[in-house]
Amino acid sequence: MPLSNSTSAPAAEVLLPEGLEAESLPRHVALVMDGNSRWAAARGLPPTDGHEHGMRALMKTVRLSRAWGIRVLTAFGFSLENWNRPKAEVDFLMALIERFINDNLAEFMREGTRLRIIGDRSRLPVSVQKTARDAEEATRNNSRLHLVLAISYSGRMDIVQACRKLAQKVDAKLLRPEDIDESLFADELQTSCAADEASSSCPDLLIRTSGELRLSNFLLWQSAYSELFFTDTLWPDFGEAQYLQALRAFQSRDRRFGARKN
Ligand SMILES: CC(C)=CCC/C(C)=C/CC/C(C)=C/COP(=O)(O)OP(=O)(O)O
Repeated sequence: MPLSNSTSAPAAEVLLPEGLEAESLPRHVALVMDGNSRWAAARGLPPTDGHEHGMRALMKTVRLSRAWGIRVLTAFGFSLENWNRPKAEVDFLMALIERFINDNLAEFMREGTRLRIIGDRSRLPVSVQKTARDAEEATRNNSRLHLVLAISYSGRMDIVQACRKLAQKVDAKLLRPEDIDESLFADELQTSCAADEASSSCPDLLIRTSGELRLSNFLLWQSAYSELFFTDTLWPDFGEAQYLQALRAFQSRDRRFGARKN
């Protein structure tokens, strides 16, 4: 099927399940998709089977996000620390990421999904780098859902590379140190790729599956005021019911951003 470069899907009708209200939905959702290996082990399967089912759960979540009018979905697909896993598992995950992009590109085009990859892409296999680059280029005019895959990503590294870029600008006399503020800093973070007038690079809601209660070096700067939702569900079992539970929990939160309400 030819993939045109101009398929910004028309504003699609959003049909929300009962209990969700469009005005108070998060615009940006972040996912720590944890528990693939435990899901597989519980079934006597190798970790790779867990990742395979994890990929299906991710695509389900992409479709639900699109259907419910979420503007940005940032998913932690592979951390910088994950390079320390056995080579066979790393190779499998790289091939899986490439397959995820290739197999879903036609749908991304048809349904208005823009794809961006953040993280240290210099470490990715050349074929994954090319697949990612081509998909980013093909989907650049899509605007219904912004899907950001964090691959070879580290929140601390993101902060360090932003500092380096600002230091270079100061060195080149393009900036004065006193010009640096939170907004300029955020512009240099890799997540700024998904920020526009409709959404921010900071997730409103961050979901972590599998019962672990930590951020694991994900969006450290960006999650300063994210609402956190933890569930014991292992990622491959994460589906509509669990996503709805997280969104309903989000809608019941009182977000004050440190201020006092009158
Ligand atoms: C981007 C993309 C296409 C991803 C699809 C597959 C996917 C969901 C990958 C996440 C990778 C990962 C290390 C998950 C954590 O499970 P774990 O192995 O650490 O599980 P455990 O906590 O049970 O050990």
